[in-house]
Amino acid sequence: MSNLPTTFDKPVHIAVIGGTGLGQLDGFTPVALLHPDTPWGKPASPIHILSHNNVNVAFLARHGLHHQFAPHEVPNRANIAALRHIGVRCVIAFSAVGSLQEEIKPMDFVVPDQVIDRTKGVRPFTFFEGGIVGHVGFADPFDAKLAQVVKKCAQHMEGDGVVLHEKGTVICMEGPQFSTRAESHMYRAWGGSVINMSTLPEAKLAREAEMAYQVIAMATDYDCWHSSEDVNVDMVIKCMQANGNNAKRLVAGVLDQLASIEHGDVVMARHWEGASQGAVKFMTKPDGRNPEAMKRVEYLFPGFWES
Ligand SMILES: CSC[C@H]1O[C@H](OP(=O)(O)O)[C@H](O)[C@@H]1O
Ligand SMILES: Nc1ncnc2[nH]cnc12
Repeated sequence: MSNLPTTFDKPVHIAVIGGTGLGQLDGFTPVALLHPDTPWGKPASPIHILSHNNVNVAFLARHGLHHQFAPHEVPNRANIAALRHIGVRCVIAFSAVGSLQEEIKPMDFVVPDQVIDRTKGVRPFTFFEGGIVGHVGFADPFDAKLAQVVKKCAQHMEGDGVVLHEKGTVICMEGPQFSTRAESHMYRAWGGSVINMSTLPEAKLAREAEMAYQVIAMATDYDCWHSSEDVNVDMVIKCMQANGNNAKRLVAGVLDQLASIEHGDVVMARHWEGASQGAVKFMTKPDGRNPEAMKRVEYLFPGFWES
């Protein structure tokens, strides 16, 4: 049981989403533990508010505190909505990935700039439905400005020969089973760099919520295209023990960077402000709008229907 306060009266603008093997973010000062409820249900875990050099950061465990949500069961809408509601505009999302390229070695990190959707449509993937329609741009699924900040922090990572790759394409597959060998080879032919099961719809929802969102992919294995051992969970977990340390070091560096005035607009995702709201407001005519759906949107964007 934690003795932390369950409320926090200041907005928190930066969040870290932790995935497999990164269920908590050690080394930062715990400040509060929030238990939000959203129109899309409860997030996968309580939200830990942590502090680092006077910067507050919200931490959420994507698969739950005990890793109880399979990739297709992660309550992505509740996760993103809960973060948005407490003020988050800037998200660094960690993910354990298989490598599809020889030069991306287990324990290397990648800051991807593209994603290919291989989920199967079984995961809820939009906030805008049920009587409200919106179409947001997703040509560049991650945030180039935030990626720039992350790349500047490569020197914070330690380990012999560990590399932070500056771009790449994530293949987001459905899972929870790993790929077949034929699929793995096909993804390589498509130009995939790394593979995981969780970047979508998380990144799409973050875009709808007008957040700056960047995934940091942490390689744990060579999937099954490579002549080394085929991926299994043991491999991923063992590698994540080493990757966790570098994840924490990278977060500390990124937070220090983001704290500077220079990056204030990135933290507040000023460049995404209004993008979704414009996309939603003019699509569904007032007579077709469902009041329940309108209320849900209001949770993300307070005052949305007033202007
Ligand atoms: C246990 S390996 C497969 C699992 O690991 C990754 O999780 P996350 O992205 O949350 O770090 C991958 O996406 C799968 O969910
Ligand atoms: N090979 C792999 N395929 C899908 N998700 C992964 N997460 C870590 N390794 C993976």
